[in-house]
Amino acid sequence: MEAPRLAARDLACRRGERLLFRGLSLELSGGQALHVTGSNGTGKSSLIRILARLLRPYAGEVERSGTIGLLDQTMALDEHLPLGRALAFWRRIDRWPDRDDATGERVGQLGLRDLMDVPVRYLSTGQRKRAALFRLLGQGADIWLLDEPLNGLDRDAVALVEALVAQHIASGGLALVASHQPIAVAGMAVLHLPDYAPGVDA
Ligand SMILES: Nc1ncnc2c1ncn2[C@@H]1O[C@H](COP(=O)(O)OP(=O)(O)OP(=O)(O)O)[C@@H](O)[C@H]1O
Repeated sequence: MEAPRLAARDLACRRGERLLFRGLSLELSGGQALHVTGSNGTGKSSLIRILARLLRPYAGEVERSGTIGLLDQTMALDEHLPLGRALAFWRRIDRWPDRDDATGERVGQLGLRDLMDVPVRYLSTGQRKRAALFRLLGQGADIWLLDEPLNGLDRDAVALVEALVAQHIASGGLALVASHQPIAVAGMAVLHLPDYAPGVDA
């Protein structure tokens, strides 16, 4: 496998009439993690969408090698299905490797064992987030783009996410985490998005 890499050069992001940021550059390779911080509305989610190539930057470019695993606020799980069946859909799409042991272990690790028969629409915010993490782990992607992964999680689950990110980078993956909450991962760099300054509009 080629070592993953994610680089952005001189990015600018415009939303409506506002230039959220400009001149933003970053470079990450396998084994590295970056915490993107900033107040509400500074463009953390927009940056993640640009890096995932779901949003075109106003200026600048993104280069990457490696597969992307995106975890954001939209949870692509069928609300009407029991969680187990909703996740089985992704198992087929993502072609999760046939590692039943690891899958069973993850179900327990993420506290999902008793929830597999519960319709997705009845799950709490934190339970949904745990389910989304389960899918992320199943994807086996090189590059993790995590948008507010700690929202709705209790203390134990926050510690678990921190451990999962640490494990991911220790095994050669790369992670970029946008979060207004502190996240403790050894060696993680920080990129702070500044507050909106009307004077910088294009
Ligand atoms: N499609 C859109 N059109 C116009 N403006 C948008 C659009 N999407 C987002 N915005 C605006 O862009 C700004 C940045 O949004 P974004 O979600 O990237 O911020 P954020 O830093 O992730 O915020 P939060 O911490 O609240 O999640 C916000 O002011 C938002 O209202």
